[in-house]
Amino acid sequence: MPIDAVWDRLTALHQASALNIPALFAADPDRAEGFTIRADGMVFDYSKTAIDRETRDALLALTADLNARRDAMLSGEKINETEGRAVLHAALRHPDTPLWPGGEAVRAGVAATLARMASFATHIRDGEIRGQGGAFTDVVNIGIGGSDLGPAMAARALTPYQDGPRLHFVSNVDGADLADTLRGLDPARTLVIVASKTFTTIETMTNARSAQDWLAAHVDDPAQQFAAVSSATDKTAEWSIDPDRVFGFEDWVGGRYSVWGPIGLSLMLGIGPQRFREFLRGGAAMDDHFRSAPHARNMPVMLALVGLWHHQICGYPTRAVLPYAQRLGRLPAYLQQLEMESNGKRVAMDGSDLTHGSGPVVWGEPGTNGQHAFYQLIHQGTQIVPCEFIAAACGHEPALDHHHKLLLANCLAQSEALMRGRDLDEARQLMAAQGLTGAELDRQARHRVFPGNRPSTTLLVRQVTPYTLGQIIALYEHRVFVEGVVLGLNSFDQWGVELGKELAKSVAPLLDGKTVPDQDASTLSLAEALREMRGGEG
Ligand SMILES: O=P(O)(O)OC[C@H]1O[C@](O)(CO)[C@@H](O)[C@@H]1O
Repeated sequence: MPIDAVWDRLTALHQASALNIPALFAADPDRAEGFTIRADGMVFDYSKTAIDRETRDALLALTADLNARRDAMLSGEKINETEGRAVLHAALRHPDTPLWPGGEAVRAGVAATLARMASFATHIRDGEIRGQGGAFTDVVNIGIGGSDLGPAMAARALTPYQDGPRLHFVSNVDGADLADTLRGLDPARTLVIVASKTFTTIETMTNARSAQDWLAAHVDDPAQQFAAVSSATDKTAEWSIDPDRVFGFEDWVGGRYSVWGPIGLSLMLGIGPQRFREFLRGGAAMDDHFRSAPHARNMPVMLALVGLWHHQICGYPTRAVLPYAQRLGRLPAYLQQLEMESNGKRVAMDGSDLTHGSGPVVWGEPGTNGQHAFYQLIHQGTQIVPCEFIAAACGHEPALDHHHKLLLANCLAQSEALMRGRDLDEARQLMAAQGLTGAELDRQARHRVFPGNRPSTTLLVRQVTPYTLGQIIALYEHRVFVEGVVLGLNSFDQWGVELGKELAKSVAPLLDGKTVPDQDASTLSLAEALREMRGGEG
C-alpha cells in the first residue's frame, strides 16, 4: 500500500472508532501479553493505549522503508544528508566486532580510543596520573547539550556504581553554574574536562576560559589539570592541552548521540572502564535487538509507532516521560534533546514541507514527585498527555526496599488510574457516602470525575545498572530514528539552533551601549532596560 494510503487508513481508523482502552481489554483476554514486548530482560507494555490489532497492523505498514534506512545507517552511509555525514554512534558500542561487514577500520578506531580512555581513567582513578596537589578528587566536565546531558544524566543514574573521583557538570554560561560548582573544590586536585564536539560553542569556551583562570590563580601549571574531548583536535591544540589528554572522535557521532564515546569520559572516570564497557554492552544488545527482531516484536519500532499514533494521528501535542527512579531525574531532559533536536523539523529530507507534523514536545519529571505537581492535568485536564512510565523492579537500597515497593505501586496505580478513570456514577456514590445530596452532590461529584481512557506505556528493567541504562538509551535513540524515517526528515542535523546563536553575537554589543543596525524596537528597549539596571555601563 502506498505510504499516503497508510496514513489515510490510520486517520480513518482513528475517526471511525472511539476506541476505549478498558473495552479493548474486555474484548481481548490476551491483550496484556499480546501488546507487551519482552527482550533481554526488559519489558515494554503498550497495552494501555487505544491501539487494537487492526490499528497496529496499519501502523506497521508505515515501516516499509525502515530496514533499508536502518541498514544504511548501520553500514556507514552518509544518511545525514544536510551535513554530508555518516551516522555511526552505534559503532561506539561495538568495539569488539565491526558493526557491519566492512566496518573493521571504524571498529579499530573505536577500540583504540576506548583503550586510551580506559588507560587514562584507570590512572586517574588509581592516582598514577595526579594533579599538582595529589591524586584527583574531583572532575568537572564543562560542556553543553549533548556534551553535558548524556554524561550528566548517566552519572546521576549510576550513582551507586560511582567509586572514582567526584563528578561535577557545568553547562550554563551563567557564571552561577561555574561559581557554584568550583566553590569548595581544591584546584590542585581537580581535573577539568572541556567537552565540545566543535570546540567553538561559546558557552563551553567561556566556561573553560574562566576555569582556566581559576586554575591559573591557584596552580603553577593549569594544563596539568585539563583534559579535552572533541572532534576538532586542531582546535584543542590551541589550548596547549597535553595531546595524551585529548580524546578525539569522528564527525559521524552527533552531539546528542555521543555519550558512548569520549564525551562519556567523565562517566568512565566515575564508574570505571569495566562498568563503562557494561554500559556499551547494554547499548549493543539493543542494537542487535533492533536489527533482528521482527517489527511487531521490536521495542524501538513499537515505541516509535505508539508515539506516531499519539502525536500524528490522535493529535496529542506532548508526551511525558515519567521515570519512577529518582536517579533517572535527568532522563527527561536528556530525551528532550534527543527527541526534539532530532525530530523537531518542518522540512523533509528532500527540502519539501513535511506532510505530517514534526515530533512532539517531550517533558517529564520523576514519579512520585510529578504526581504532586502536574499529574492533576494529566488526569483531569482537557488535553491528553500520553505518558511513558519507566520503572526498575529493584532499587539499590535493600534497607529501604519498602520505599521501593511503594514507588512501584504508585507507578502501576497511575497508569491504571489514567486508563480506568472514575465515572460520574462512581463519583456520585462517593459523595452520597459522605452525606451529600441534591445539587451539591452533583456539583461535588463532577469535580471528582476522571475521564479515563488516557494512554500510557510502561517500560520495566530489573534494576538501573550500567547495562540496563545502555539498553534504555539505545532504545530511545532507535525510537527517534524510526520516527524520523517514518516522518521522512533528517534526525541528525540541528539547523534550528543556529539563528539564535548568530543573533546572540550581534545583540551582545547592545549591552555595552553600542549601536547595532537593523535591531527591532522590543530588543532595543529590553537591552536599554538591562543596561540601566546594570548601572548604565558601556
Ligand atoms: O559539543 P558542542 O560542539 O560544544 O555542541 C554542544 C551542543 O550544541 C548543539 O550543537 C546545539 O545546541 C548540540 O547539538 C550539541 O550537543
